[in-house]
Amino acid sequence: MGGTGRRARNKQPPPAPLRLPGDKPAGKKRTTADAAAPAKKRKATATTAHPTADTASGKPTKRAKGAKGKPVPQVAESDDDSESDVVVSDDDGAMWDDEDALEHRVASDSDDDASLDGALDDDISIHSEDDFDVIDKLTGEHQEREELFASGDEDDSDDDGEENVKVTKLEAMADDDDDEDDDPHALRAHSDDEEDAMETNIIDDQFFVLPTDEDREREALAPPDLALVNHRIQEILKVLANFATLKQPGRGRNEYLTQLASDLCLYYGYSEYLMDQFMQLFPVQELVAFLDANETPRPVTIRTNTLKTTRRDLAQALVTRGVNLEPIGKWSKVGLQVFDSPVPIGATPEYLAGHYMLQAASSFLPVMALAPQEGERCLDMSAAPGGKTTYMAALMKNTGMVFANDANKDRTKALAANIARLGVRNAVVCNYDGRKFPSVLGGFDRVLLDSPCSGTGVIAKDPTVKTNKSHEDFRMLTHLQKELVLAAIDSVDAASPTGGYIVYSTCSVMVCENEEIIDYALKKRPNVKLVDTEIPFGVEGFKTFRGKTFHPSVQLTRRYYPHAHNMDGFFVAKFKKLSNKIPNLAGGKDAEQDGKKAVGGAKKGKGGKAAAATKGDDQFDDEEDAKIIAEATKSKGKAGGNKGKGAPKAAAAGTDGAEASAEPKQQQRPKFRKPAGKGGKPRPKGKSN
Ligand SMILES: C[S@@+](CC[C@H](N)C(=O)[O-])C[C@H]1O[C@@H](n2cnc3c(N)ncnc32)[C@H](O)[C@@H]1O
Repeated sequence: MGGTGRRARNKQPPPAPLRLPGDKPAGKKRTTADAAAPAKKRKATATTAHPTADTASGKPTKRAKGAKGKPVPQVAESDDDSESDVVVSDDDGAMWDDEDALEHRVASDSDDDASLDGALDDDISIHSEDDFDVIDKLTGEHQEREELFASGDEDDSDDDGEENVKVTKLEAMADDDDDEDDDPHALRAHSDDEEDAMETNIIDDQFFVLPTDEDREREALAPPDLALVNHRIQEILKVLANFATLKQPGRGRNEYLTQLASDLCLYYGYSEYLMDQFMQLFPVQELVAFLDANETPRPVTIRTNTLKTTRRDLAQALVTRGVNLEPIGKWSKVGLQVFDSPVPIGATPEYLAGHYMLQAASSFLPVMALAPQEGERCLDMSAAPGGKTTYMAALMKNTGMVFANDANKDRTKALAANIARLGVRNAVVCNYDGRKFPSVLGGFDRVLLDSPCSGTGVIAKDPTVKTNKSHEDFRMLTHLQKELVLAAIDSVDAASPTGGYIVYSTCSVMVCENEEIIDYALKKRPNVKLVDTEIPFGVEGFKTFRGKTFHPSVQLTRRYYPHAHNMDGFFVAKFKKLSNKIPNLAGGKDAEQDGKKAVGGAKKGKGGKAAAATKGDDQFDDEEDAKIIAEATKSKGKAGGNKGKGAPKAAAAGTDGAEASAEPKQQQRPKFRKPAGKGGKPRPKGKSN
């Protein structure tokens, strides 16, 4: 465990404070780092991510106007514009991953609780301004830290006063454009004859020319010239942004895109398959911002365990140990961002005593959306290592019950350990395949499905994702995700007096794992509807993608991106279950699916199947699903790590990305609702258990 101290020693550029526009600055003047400034970051990470690049010329491939001369090799030239940016190491990631936990009370589930907001403010408001002031006083070294971390790019701050907290793709791209003038790789005139002689493909100082087939062949035979490749990426981006003016006569957009894809794969180290997926997801400018962000670790954040301490007391204790931190932002009442620490942040006495969870900011979001209430009975269907379970338990103030399930038995050990360390007393650890859950136990007030996924949102933590995901993996994963989301829905009691909610989340940016799964669930379970996550920031989910049109309500889902939000790529959707009957299934028949009957197992329906009555209806009734089921079953048999309970191989593989990630941030003040048990008391035992 390196702790954050090591990062500081490595002089990593600091992550931007996890604040949203409108948040009160913690210090006097905050100079944010350039996490929200993709172009600048690109400059820094380009070289650092590829140390060999600094031996290369960094010059673009240019061709003299009308010249058809063969390119000559690029000349090596020092490129020292980078800091020694270091991608977070695996062991840091591991430390990070195995920590998560609880926090505050957000998102009300209905609008009719407005009158309670004021009364509850002190206890559950999303942000206590006092914490900012007090922690500022505690951290006298704020100024020093700011100087240490100052990037000089104040314009790049993502929190400099915008009212609208939603960060859009366009905004991210606008940042990118603003910085183009500063791009050291920008095409420029070379008056020096010697230099000119060494350059190739020059038309003039403003005209980029695509490499010829011979150029490419020559390049393929030589060691990669990453500076050249990066330069060409920048040039192609410019051409694509102003195609009519800058395109080379006779060349089509596709040729530029093909070269770009190839260069991005080489420069950033991705498989062609995954790059192709990302190219379909992002406009090219934004794509590069995303890829750059994946080369930079996300901020280190911790979640105060309110079962044991307060954020203020925790901050004081850590500051006393020399930890440099500040509140994460208004959107969270329990999060702290750690800037540097002389001690490993995963081994302080406070950590060992369970006063906090090392937890990525994005990991707060699904639990905030779920908003479990005191006294409720909740299920965390894929819970290990427990970051979200322990957060749920804290929000529920150790009342009611949380079933913390994970299909991987080994991983339930870490889950149990975290539950114990954080003093959670209302959780039960179970080890089932989540797909079986409705028949094991049902009737929950709320279910969180933090699904196994590809981890394409957490590449900064797990760079293996760049190359280890195939089309087949996505097929398997998405099939599992479809099964799990239906199981999660079927495990909830629509008649819950306080709940009836399901939250689906992933640390993936892929539409096939997110909006498509949600759309599928809406089709297969017309007895649910999407509702607002009440997370005040995030990009709306896609309503259409690559010719597919999703249910319009899918725009209620929220996406989070490393380059836009400085948190892991993440997705959150929240369903409200309207009925325990599934209408129009199996050729017009309604399926009775009374979650209540399944409660506690003792109330299972005939044959112990209870809510699983839905299984076998028409969940996966098309040809493709049938094939996938067969493959999943085969794969399941091979999944050695999954002792007994059998998550498919693809699922097991895709799981770790999520945990291995740090998470989000963002703000806004949601509505608060009173805890389910009146006066903060647990609900009667019969209900909660
Ligand atoms: C994204 S991780 C969960 C992280 C966890 N929610 C947290 O916050 O600490 C996904 C988890 O799903 C589990 N999993 C994979 N397949 C499963 C299945 N079929 N049923 C239940 N859990 C499964 C994996 O073992 C993994 O722990």
